Amino acid sequence: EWARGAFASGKRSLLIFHRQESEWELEPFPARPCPATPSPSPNTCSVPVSEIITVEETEIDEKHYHSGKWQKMAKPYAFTVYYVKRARRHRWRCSHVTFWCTEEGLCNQWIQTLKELLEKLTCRPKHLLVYINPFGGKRQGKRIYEQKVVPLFNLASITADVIVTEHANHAKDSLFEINIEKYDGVVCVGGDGMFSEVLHGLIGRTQRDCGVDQNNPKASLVQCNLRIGIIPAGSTDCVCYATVGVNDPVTSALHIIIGDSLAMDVSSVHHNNTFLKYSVSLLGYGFYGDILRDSEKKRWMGLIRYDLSGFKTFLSHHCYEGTVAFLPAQHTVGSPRDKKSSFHGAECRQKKRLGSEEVEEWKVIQGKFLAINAANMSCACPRSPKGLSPAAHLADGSSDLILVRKCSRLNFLRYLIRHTNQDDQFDFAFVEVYRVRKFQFTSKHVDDEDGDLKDLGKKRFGQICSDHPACCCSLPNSTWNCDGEILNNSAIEVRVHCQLLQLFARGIEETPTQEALS
Ligand SMILES: CCCCCCCCCCCCC/C=C/[C@@H](O)[C@H](COP(=O)(O)O)NC(=O)CCCCCCCCCCCCCCC
Ligand SMILES: Nc1ncnc2c1ncn2[C@@H]1O[C@H](COP(=O)(O)OP(=O)(O)O)[C@@H](O)[C@H]1O
Ligand SMILES: [Ca+2]
Repeated sequence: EWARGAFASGKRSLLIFHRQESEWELEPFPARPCPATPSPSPNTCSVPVSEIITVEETEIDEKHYHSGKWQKMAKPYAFTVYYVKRARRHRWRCSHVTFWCTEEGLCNQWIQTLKELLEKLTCRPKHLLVYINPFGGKRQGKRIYEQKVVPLFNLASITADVIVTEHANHAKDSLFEINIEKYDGVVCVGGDGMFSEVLHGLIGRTQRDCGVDQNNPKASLVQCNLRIGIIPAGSTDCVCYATVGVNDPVTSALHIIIGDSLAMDVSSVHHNNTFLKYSVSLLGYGFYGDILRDSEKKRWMGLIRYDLSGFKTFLSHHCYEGTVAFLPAQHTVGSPRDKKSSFHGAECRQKKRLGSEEVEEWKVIQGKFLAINAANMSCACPRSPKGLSPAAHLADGSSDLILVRKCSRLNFLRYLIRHTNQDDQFDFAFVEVYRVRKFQFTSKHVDDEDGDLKDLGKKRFGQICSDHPACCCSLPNSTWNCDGEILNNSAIEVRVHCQLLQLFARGIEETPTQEALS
């Protein structure tokens, strides 16, 4: 009637025979070999060592000891195993189980062995640099870190140097100065904008240290040594949602502790041989650019600003004239129209190179567009759980370029609604999608060098449009939304850098039901 625990060191997994709720007895170790195939009883649970957070000796308190149950045991010894438990919808939680036995030596032997196994997991971070944006999202960054993340980091014996940012670009600038050698990774607590800052700091620092000129659009960038962990505390949290499957701080903290790595592509954005920004999620012109520009004025409103600006931008229904030139990604497997919106993580799914003679053929498309979106990853977020491009690969060296041509408001609304249901958002005559390695955009109205003139022009157009709220005018220029930051130039040149960055994340796990369904 006692629960039994058995231990498998060969397969690096701990088998826990769970017969009674919180009471456990240990099998002598290593005297008895553990059964190769444990009977799949509903009470059996198996925890891979890689998912054990920590093992601790457990003090048995007097009350417990004297309460009838333990009378028949001599003085009991115990240890507790903290491990990752799967909850609903990709959530991870910290769970624990305590093992009891009467032999002190046996108990210590278990603790020792488990600790040794955990020490072999060299991928786990020990010392982290943490940046908190106290003003991201609902302004809960600090509280989220202190209440949800610190206890777990303490449990896992992870130490951290914490910097609460005092102004925009604080995190980015500090990454250029700080001695980053002593850290195993950088954690950002905030939204996509905060992640973008940390990424710019880290990539920029790496290129500076290696003597690579970021302004050269042809330069091959050097991969970063440090991994980044994201604790979601922003407004959209799309990078977190699209790499972990949910925007949940506890889940993300556990992904960081476990120490898996997830490679991801980064796009560089240039204008006239000048570096502007990097992008990892959405680079959007037209609709998403206009939403962002309008929403920045409403930052005080919090999360709802995107919905209001979205509604307003939807009604204004502006389209923009320009030329998109792109280099199709011939090296990748699959297409943006693939039905299965499965997660494509670390594996770089590339076809064999055809050799250096492979000709690069640019495709050019001219027209009037409501939106031009380049998605480096699915861009799944709570608003759109399958994302802007559900089949986009995270780490294949390509980006999905989505062109939404001028169409009626009703059609555009139908297109938007399909981001929220199971229907194919690319199945419209006015929507095209291409998997690309590089692209360029030039607006019909080239950027005006004279800022004053440009502002004047904008004001004039703005006036006309607010006079005719129902019109579908073609405005001269929109702005690019680069991972939630506004770019000042409309003419840009974009290149995808395959797996430039690594995250602390396992990726989105397929749930058994999904597997059964597919
Ligand atoms: C009718 C409902 C249509 C819903 C369509 C939803 C599609 C949403 C796809 C969102 C992709 C987001 C990609 C990520 C962007 C972020 O990098 C970036 C920065 O995030 P951060 O603030 O956390 O730093 N976030 C953003 O740029 C925000 C994008 C927000 C998009 C909101 C769209 C709302 C659309 C509402 C249309 C309403 C039409 C109503 C007609 C009656
Ligand atoms: N202390 C600070 N004060 C003001 N702005 C900051 C601060 N720290 C970071 N930022 C900036 O805030 C912006 C938005 O941050 P983010 O965490 O993405 O929140 P949200 O998801 O709500 O947009 C980022 O561009 C970042 O550079
Ligand atoms: Ca990609």
